[in-house]
Amino acid sequence: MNRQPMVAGNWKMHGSPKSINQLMDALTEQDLEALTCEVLVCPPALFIEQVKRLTNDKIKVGAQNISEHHKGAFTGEVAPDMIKSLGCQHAIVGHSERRQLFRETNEQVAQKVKALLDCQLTPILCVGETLQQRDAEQTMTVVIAQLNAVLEVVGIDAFEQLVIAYEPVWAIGTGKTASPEQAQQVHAEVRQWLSSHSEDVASKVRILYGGSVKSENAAELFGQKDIDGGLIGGASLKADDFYQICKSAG
Ligand SMILES: O=C(CO)COP(=O)(O)O
Repeated sequence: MNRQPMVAGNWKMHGSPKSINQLMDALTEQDLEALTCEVLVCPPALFIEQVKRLTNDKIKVGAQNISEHHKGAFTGEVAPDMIKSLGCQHAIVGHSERRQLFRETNEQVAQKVKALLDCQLTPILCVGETLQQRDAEQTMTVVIAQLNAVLEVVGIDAFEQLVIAYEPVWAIGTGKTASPEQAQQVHAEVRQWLSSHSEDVASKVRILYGGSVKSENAAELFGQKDIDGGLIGGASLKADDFYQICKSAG
């Protein structure tokens, strides 16, 4: 099964109208036709519309988070249909920063996945362990619990609509990338888990790696059998770096 690689930029809480204009100008100036991977950028929700206006067909725009609710008295939240109405097809859910800083539980993340699927949107489901959990050899226990919570709510067939992003918490924003072998091992085990439920789904789902991906290490990571691209934080804010990373993915 040939899976089209994907590179997604998670801009996190960065950017201003001016800096976003500059970043999008610099990105759209690159030779995007030379890229064969799917390219996505996820700005802060407030700037989605601006980025949509500045982008072209080659760079899709997604959200960093959405509510598990479709509407109602949820001050400060953004519903899946709202991002869809701006032309987005993707949203990141379960990022470790949401899980750790905003105490999102596996169950809540699963409801967010469901809310996106209800609206025919593609969730980019983040999973990953902390350093403490890795040191205690709990990596797969943690990752599989995160996946199982989603499985219970949406069922295995729905995983075909998902992108999974493995982001070891200890590698996020730290400059400490997982080695290609470390990342590949977890990716292979995630695919094995999918396979134990459906081989067909396992062969189709893209599993991205995230955590200190840079232009210098992207090619080696993306060269691994079960790594289908990346979810990029810091380096996605620099047009040249992000473009080079996209090139490494094909
Ligand atoms: O959290 C990340 C992407 O979602 C990774 O961030 P960095 O690439 O800055 O480590």
